[in-house]
Amino acid sequence: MLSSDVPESVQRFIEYLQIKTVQPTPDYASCTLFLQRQAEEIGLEFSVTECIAGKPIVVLTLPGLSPSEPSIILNSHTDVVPVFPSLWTQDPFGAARVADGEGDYRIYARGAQDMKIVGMAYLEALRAFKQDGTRLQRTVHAVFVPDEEIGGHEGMELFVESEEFRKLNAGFALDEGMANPKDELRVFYGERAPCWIKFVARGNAGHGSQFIEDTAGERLHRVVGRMLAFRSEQLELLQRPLDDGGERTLGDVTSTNLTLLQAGVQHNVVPAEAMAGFDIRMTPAVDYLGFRRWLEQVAQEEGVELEFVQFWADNTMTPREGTFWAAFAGALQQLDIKYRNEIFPAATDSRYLRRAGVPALGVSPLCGLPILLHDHDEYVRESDYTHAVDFYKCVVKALANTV
Ligand SMILES: CSCC[C@H](NC(C)=O)C(=O)O
Ligand SMILES: [Zn+2]
Ligand SMILES: [Zn+2]
Repeated sequence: MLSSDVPESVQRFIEYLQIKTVQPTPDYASCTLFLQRQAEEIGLEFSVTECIAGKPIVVLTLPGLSPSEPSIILNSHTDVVPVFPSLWTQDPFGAARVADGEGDYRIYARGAQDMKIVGMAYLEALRAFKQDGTRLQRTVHAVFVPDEEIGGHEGMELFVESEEFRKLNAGFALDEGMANPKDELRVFYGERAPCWIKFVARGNAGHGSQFIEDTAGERLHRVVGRMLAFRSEQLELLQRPLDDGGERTLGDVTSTNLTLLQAGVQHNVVPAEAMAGFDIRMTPAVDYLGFRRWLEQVAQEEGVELEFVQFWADNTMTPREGTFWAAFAGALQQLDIKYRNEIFPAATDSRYLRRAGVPALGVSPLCGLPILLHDHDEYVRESDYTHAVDFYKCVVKALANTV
């Protein structure tokens, strides 16, 4: 039990952080019960959809005065990534509130940044609207989805295809972004597309003491060399300024990493097969299908097989114009927040929303804070949480009143 000097909103955040929704065995049942209690306390409509049994999509709804207008979706994922407990100085699921010596507190927990702070700040903003009698024009749905951390295939990917999602009549969505150590909000209007591939080379086998010709290792080596040359080109591009003189960010280039290597059984046996896997993230400016054809050509020229483990072919971006964008940008101006528009370097559930025709912005209102998502000792400051609630009060009000 927390002492009464901890603000009630912070107590609720801590309670959410303590629920072990950690992959690969997230406790979604406890999480759903917690969210149901929040809905009852706040006075929000509550529903649960399971596209796959045991994978709940929880929706808490604040009906608007113009319910036929497309709604605002406040999306967050409930799952968090695993921890290496020995590398934490705090219990990753204790959500310890530790004075930082500067009049603030740090709240340590897995999911503090990614992205339970966002989910709870949405609810606190809706709670404030209910408490002070603020009525919004558009209906607002706070949507809590499972399994984002493992690709969202049994969560948002199926949900956007469901009748329950269609009934939400979504017009615009907010989703996760990333902290910025600088004092500038990162607004993600698109994201890079994952392209996960495996090259499998086959060649002559034999005794390790001989000059065996045309081996799997040699073929794979040539392919890896070409992929790493492409990697170097893109890394060099990252360091060149944009046409308007601005700095390029990771989202503006295509990154390539050699992430899997497999071959061999013992030292003196030349293996007949060797595999190299790459995690490639394609920037939306790239012609994805053209890039795919280039990969196929490399494989063919080097005489290896190519397998696409994952290839995201949609590069829909959220327009930075129109009423929703104007309302969002206006709210940031009102809050006196400096921001920069970026392409998210990795993949979030926003890609499913955008592909389904719902413009989404990825924003985690965490400025002046180290990026600790997926890292040890993940924390946020208590003031980040308070600011996040104020942020969503202003932004959600602006978005939901654009009619
Ligand atoms: C492609 S499914 C995996 C999703 C994961 N998302 C994040 C945010 O780390 C990633 O980009 O690797
Ligand atoms: Zn996340
Ligand atoms: Zn994550």
